[in-house]
Amino acid sequence: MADLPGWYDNDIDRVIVSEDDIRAKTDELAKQVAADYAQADSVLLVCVLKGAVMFMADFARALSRYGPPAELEFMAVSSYGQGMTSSGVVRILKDLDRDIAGKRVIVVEDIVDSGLTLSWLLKYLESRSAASVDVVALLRKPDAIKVPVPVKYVGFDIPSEFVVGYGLDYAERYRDMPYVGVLKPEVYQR
Ligand SMILES: O=P(O)(O)OC[C@H]1O[C@H](OP(=O)(O)OP(=O)(O)O)[C@H](O)[C@@H]1O
Ligand code: HPA
Ligand SMILES: [Mg+2]
Repeated sequence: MADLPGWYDNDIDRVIVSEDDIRAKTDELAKQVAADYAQADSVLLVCVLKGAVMFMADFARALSRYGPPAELEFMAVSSYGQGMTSSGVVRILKDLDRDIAGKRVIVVEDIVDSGLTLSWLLKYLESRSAASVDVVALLRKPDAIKVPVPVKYVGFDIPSEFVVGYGLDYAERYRDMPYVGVLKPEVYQR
């Protein structure tokens, strides 16, 4: 890990997605979204806190290079708590601040793992009468999916291992790491 100096590097078994990969992919995703939404006056980006905080900030800035203008909203939901598997129960910790009826919504997610969070969220947003809802997710674990969810824009398909960094946590730690990596087993066996 010598090429990645950082506080957490000794806890990381291997890098899954580097900072450079994230930057390049975010730009590519923003270009795709801009092309598909060329006719839209604006879009409403809905960040799924806390995990998507880093991706939202970088994706929104990338999108502003290509258009359309984006408004930013934040929801906080949680199903993992302190653990490494989904409880299956999605809890709203913070709801949207305003009405999304008639808006073209793009959900910004860090990861689609079992799909339970997103499946629940898409139903919720549709019940709030958005004009359209698409999803952009930086990461997806194709082998872990339990409920099928339509994810139009995906950054990286990754193996079914627990990853941290760039917003993703283990027991609230590692969100501040700039890249995505697999934790060493001894960290969660401690
Ligand atoms: O596809 P799934 O199996 O539902 O997993 C994906 C969700 O799980 C994580 O959130 P978490 O519940 O850990 O909350 P957090 O973002 O605050 O860490 C992650 O940020 C996604 O929102
Ligand atoms: O692999 C993961 N890491 C951290 N949080 C998560 N939430 C779903 N999957 C993951
Ligand atoms: Mg989490």
